[in-house]
Amino acid sequence: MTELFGDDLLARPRREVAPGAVHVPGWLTLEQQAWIVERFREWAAGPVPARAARIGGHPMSVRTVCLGWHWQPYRYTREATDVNGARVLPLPEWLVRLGRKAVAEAYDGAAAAGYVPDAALANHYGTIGDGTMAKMGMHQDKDEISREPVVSLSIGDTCLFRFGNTETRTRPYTDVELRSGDLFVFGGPSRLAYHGVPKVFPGTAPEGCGLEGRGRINITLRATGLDAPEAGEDAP
Ligand SMILES: O=C(O)CCC(=O)C(=O)O
Ligand SMILES: [Fe+2]
Repeated sequence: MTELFGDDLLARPRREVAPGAVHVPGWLTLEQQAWIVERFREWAAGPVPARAARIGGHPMSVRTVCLGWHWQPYRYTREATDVNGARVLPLPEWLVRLGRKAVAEAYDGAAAAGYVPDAALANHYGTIGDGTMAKMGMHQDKDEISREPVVSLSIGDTCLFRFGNTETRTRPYTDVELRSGDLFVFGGPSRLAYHGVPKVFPGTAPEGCGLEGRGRINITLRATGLDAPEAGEDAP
């Protein structure tokens, strides 16, 4: 009941975690979250199924499905050459608009006006083989040529999100709890900051978010800075 009226947000004010890195708790409504979870299910069904990307021969514990451009360590391609060779789905217009609204919310309208993300990475953190939850090690998002901000949306179980600095994987960093519906935007001086997800807390998804008992979804929107093909032209 208290969550129904957003009372939890009193204790979780929006916060600039580092210069250019803004956490906006409770940005998506439960209805929006549940709708996005349904879309995620559609994306994960193909043409390129959600898969664990391999880094240095080892599969990541999260499963990822990409839109617009397919990400594989450490590049973007239109076809998922490390999965089944199929072309990824286009980035839907509603996600582009949502990304722009997110940047307006985190920064201002001027920053948002020119923001045109062209790729989304949708990660699912589920239970892995040993019964624990998937996680993600400290890394930089640096396979994009553009340095436009990254927009991150979280749905489902709460996680511990570690947001660090641009120099090292280690301290100083700030630990932030990302809950279902939270927005996190990092750009400007924080665009290349190391970050990761050391822990997901199972069973913490709010009722009605569409993912109860099934882990966590995180969607990041990015501007790759790669060439947009002309309409009808084959992508490189
Ligand atoms: O799951 C998250 O909150 C972060 C995901 C992330 O860092 C990434 O996909 O590069
Ligand atoms: Fe990342």
